[in-house]
Amino acid sequence: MKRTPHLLAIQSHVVFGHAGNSAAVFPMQRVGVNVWPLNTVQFSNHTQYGQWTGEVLAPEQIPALVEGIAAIGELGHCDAVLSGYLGSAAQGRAILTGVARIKAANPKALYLCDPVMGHPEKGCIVAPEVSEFLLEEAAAVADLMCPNQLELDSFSGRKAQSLFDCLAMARALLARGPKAVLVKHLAYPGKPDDSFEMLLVTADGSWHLRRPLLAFPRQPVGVGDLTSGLFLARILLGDSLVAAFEFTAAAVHEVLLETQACTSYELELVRAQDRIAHPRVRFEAVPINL
Ligand SMILES: Nc1ncnc2c1ncn2[C@@H]1O[C@H](COP(=O)(O)OP(=O)(O)O)[C@@H](O)[C@H]1O
Ligand SMILES: Cc1ncc(COP(=O)(O)O)c(C=O)c1O
Ligand SMILES: [Mg+2]
Repeated sequence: MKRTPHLLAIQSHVVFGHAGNSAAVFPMQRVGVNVWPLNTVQFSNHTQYGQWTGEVLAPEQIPALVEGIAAIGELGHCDAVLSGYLGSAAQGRAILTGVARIKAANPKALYLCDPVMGHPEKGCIVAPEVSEFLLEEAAAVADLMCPNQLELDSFSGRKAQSLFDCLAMARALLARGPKAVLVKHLAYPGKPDDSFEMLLVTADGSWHLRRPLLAFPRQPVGVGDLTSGLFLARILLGDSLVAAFEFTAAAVHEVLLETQACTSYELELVRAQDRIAHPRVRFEAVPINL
């Protein structure tokens, strides 16, 4: 029987609704991965509501919790680490310490870094030290990186002017160390208005994917976290990078369709669970070589 992969997911948790681990853990479990959630914050709700209560985990707790798993002899079973929203560069460095410890216990373990930088237009800005940490330190260690356009622009220090520009920026990030860069959400002058576009860049090539852009009264949150979580889960389950990319786009689209049908602001993950495991839609990753 095929072994069930194990994945340590280090990101935020919200009590109500879905963002960070609260958006990614259940879908990763639903597709067949054992998830070890390590919550970097526990907030009442995601920050786009403009108010929340809760606490940030002290950075030293991250390596301490990893050490606790090592002490019971389980760390070598960790197949991958996923990291998302960081409260500070110190928390980021603590995650890299944990990643190094896990790679020592299991050299095959993968590290996916979702370089969450917030949305300035939504009043959520990440400190410049976090952005610098992600580019200068995390990119060198990460096996996979999943920026959105804003994060890719931030890494490049300028706004993308074209699809070719996005590709060049993703390739520049790839050159810093990751084996693959998944751009979860493309935005560039001239992009068609009716499509939501993504990009996958690896050493072997580049692929572009389009799915329909859906209308929401308020954009749902946690879509990026769901995307990076499912991408890593499918890779651990044996998909190629391109297959994992296509699966992720389809499963995320299914969640958004369910969410739209329910006129819900929060992602309808429970209702969409069968559609996550077995997406009915399919979007093709098309090779591009601009
Ligand atoms: N097919 C779609 N139609 C409309 N909006 C979408 C679609 N897919 C994702 N979104 C929205 O687009 C944004 C995606 O943001 P993105 O930059 O990829 O990552 P993040 O979720 O990390 O902010 C989110 O606001 C999400 O709700
Ligand atoms: C607590 C928390 N975690 C994570 C996120 C990131 O969510 P997304 O996947 O939309 O980038 C947010 C966004 O507001 C948040 O408030
Ligand atoms: Mg995000």
